[in-house]
Amino acid sequence: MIIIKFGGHAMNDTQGIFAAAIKSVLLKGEQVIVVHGGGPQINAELKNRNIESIFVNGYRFTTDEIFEVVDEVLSKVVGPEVANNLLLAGVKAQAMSGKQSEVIFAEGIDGLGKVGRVLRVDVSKIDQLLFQKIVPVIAPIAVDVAGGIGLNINADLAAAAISGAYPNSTVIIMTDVAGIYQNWPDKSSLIEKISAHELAELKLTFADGMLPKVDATLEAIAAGANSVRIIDGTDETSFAAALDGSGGTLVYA
Ligand SMILES: Nc1ncnc2c1ncn2[C@@H]1O[C@H](COP(=O)(O)OP(=O)(O)O)[C@@H](O)[C@H]1O
Ligand SMILES: CC(=O)N[C@@H](CCC(=O)OP(=O)(O)O)C(=O)O
Repeated sequence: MIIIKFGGHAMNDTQGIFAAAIKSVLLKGEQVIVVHGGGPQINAELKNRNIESIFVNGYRFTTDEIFEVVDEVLSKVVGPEVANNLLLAGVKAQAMSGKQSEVIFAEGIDGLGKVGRVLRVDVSKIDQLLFQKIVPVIAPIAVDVAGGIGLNINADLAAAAISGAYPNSTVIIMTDVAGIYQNWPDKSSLIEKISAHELAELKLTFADGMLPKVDATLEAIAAGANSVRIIDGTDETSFAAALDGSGGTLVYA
């Protein structure tokens, strides 16, 4: 099982390059699940509506008003767009919200508004699609186990939680840099290969958007993933390479 966190360039795959790469791994008999982000698209829509939004340790502080925008942009715009790009390349795909489809269940994190920590994942709807050879394209929105309008989940962590349901999976996380740098922003310090144990020891040195990515990577491996590869999603060649098992930063169990 390959779990792909979509981001960066792949989000508007107008050339169909990412979709073609996914098609080729499906033809080899692999199963693929896509979990997508959409931070930049959410930012643009919040700006349109003159709503301020801040990040705390890499997580968007999510008011009820912001949650409505996050939910709408991810479930109604980004997910269907990603699924449509796959369909255009001949890959059967279906967008689903972790909340509407009751796949992701979470509890609120104190101090972050409507941001959730995943408690459990129900993969029955995902498995129904996989059985029909349809690639699930999942928006990182969760059912709030305490009731309420739902919870906003960082997409890297949503991908990690879903990987926990598929032992020995490979996780590919796309971002907008070549991988994890030991001394960001020193471009000569890219980490090519690191064990989860060594990464955990470095964890306190990471900041911004890399913090949730490192957390997600460690959670995915703790949950049973074989490896997590963090790659530059703005570069289609790194995606094809990652599906072939090379490039970016490889974190292994
Ligand atoms: N050690 C690091 N290695 C790589 N990127 C880092 C590091 N520390 C901070 N960053 C920042 O994290 C960003 C990636 O996180 P984020 O913007 O949330 O990505 P995405 O939108 O792909 O989820 C990079 O563009 C970089 O600015
Ligand atoms: C809690 C939290 O921060 N949620 C993210 C969800 C989308 C996401 O993770 O998108 P990227 O992967 O493109 O950053 C947000 O609101 O931006």
